[in-house]
Amino acid sequence: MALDIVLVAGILLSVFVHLLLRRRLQSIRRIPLLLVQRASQSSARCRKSVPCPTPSNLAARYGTTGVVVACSAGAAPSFLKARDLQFANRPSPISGKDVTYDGQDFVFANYGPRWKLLRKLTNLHFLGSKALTMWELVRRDKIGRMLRAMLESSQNSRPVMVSEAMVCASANIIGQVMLSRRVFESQGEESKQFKDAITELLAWSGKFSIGDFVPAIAWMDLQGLQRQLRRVHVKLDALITALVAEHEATAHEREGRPDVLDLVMAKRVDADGVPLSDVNIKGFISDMFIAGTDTSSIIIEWALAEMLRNPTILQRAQDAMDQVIGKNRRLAESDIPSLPYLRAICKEALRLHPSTSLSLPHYTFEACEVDGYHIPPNTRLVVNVWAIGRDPNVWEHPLEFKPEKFLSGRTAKIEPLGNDFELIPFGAGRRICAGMYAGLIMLQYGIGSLLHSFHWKFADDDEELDMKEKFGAALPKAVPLKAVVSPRLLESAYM
Ligand code: HEM
Repeated sequence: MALDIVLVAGILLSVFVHLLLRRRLQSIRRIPLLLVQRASQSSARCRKSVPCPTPSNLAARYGTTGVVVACSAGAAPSFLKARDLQFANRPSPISGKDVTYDGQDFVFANYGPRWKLLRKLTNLHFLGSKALTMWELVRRDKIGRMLRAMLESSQNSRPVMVSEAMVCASANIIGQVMLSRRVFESQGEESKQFKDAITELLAWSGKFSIGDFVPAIAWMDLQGLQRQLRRVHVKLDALITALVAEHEATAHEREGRPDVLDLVMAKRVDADGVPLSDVNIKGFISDMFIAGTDTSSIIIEWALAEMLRNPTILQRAQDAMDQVIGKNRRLAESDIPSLPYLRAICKEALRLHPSTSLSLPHYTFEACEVDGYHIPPNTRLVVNVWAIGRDPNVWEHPLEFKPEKFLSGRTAKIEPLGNDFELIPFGAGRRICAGMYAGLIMLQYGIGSLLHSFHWKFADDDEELDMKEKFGAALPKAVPLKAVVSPRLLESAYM
């Protein structure tokens, strides 16, 4: 009997906390700047109140964790520029303890020698603008394979799933450059497991976690989230372990033409003389696949859905590409500087549908003052890039997809590269997305290739109106875009 009462009380408590915190987290989107004190200091008040259209939200507290949210182009630089170093850490990933290898990976590393080394090596050999030019042929090959698979679908009257096709192409690009191998074969059990594990992990890690906001009860894992993430992590880790072992065994085949993992392994000692451990290396590989696949594909899917609903935009983009490229060959990356409308489409998609809508959390261990406001120690910073991109004080018709705003007028010169705080889909400051240039190329080259190569229409007529987002760490379309394509180029252009 006593046990039953405890069980029922536990379940009620979990439902209550879950509903309360989830509502609060979703309300983050509506608040320009919110300061919250830690529970242990609940008697203290914010030293200064903050202008806010929904004042009732000011009193919010996210469990026992101090959280500050920047939701405007004015507030973001106060943290990411003026206090960038202070907030350059990450909070402990409690729900994601396993998938981040207990914070031993790159993305969740605190600001320190290990993070600096990984950032430097990644920039030098993989994701920096100079390194990216070396891998152009890999991108051309993998996008070419994707287009040929879509051509085959069109010949067999099968619809294409845009996001799935792009995830596959991006993961194969990353696999080839980092590990000298594709990861998603069209057949093969190991590759299928890899793909399924990444897809499942992204789905679970997007869910709201009570334990992250009330660490004292994290061990109870009330939602079963840690258990689910651990289950997926075990699968993914086994596959990464196998990939690393295979990579070691085939080292002799790559003599004189090292891949990214070879280059990282050759320089794996940080400024304190501490070598990257095998766990750090596995975390690094896992991060690249997780951070580098779904992020671009989600935005490409949204951009296509927006254009399918606005055929004049689609037509204008295709006409511009026909003029520059013609129909005898497919898009090359070197065409992109001559295609301002395509670049404007990509910026508009990044503004309206940033895949990492609340960025990644930052963290300060020490107290500080920001614009005269007191920030207590151990506070988490959330930057709402989604709300910033839709701010009516900056953007005209903020909810409409209108690439023209990036061609002329007041907002034409805004770039998404971390300097213009009205548009920061990649974040800003020291922890800005390490794959920003790669992400941009994947968007421009991916969207451009799809638009230029095919005529597009929705597979289901009902889909036209369905533009709902699926709330989580990433914001994909709730109903994945399924489209029917038909070729626009000469057949030889797809070979
Ligand atoms: C359009 C595509 C992408 C978008 C919108 C995006 C967005 C972001 C955002 C918002 C952050 C957090 C920044 C912050 O903490 O302030 C981030 C971090 C990161 N991204 Fe991306 N990303 C994209 C593509 C990529 C790609 C292709 C890769 C790698 C292959 C990548 C690797 C990373 C890494 C490693 C970090 C962590 C950086 C650090 O903590 O120092 N991203 N990304």
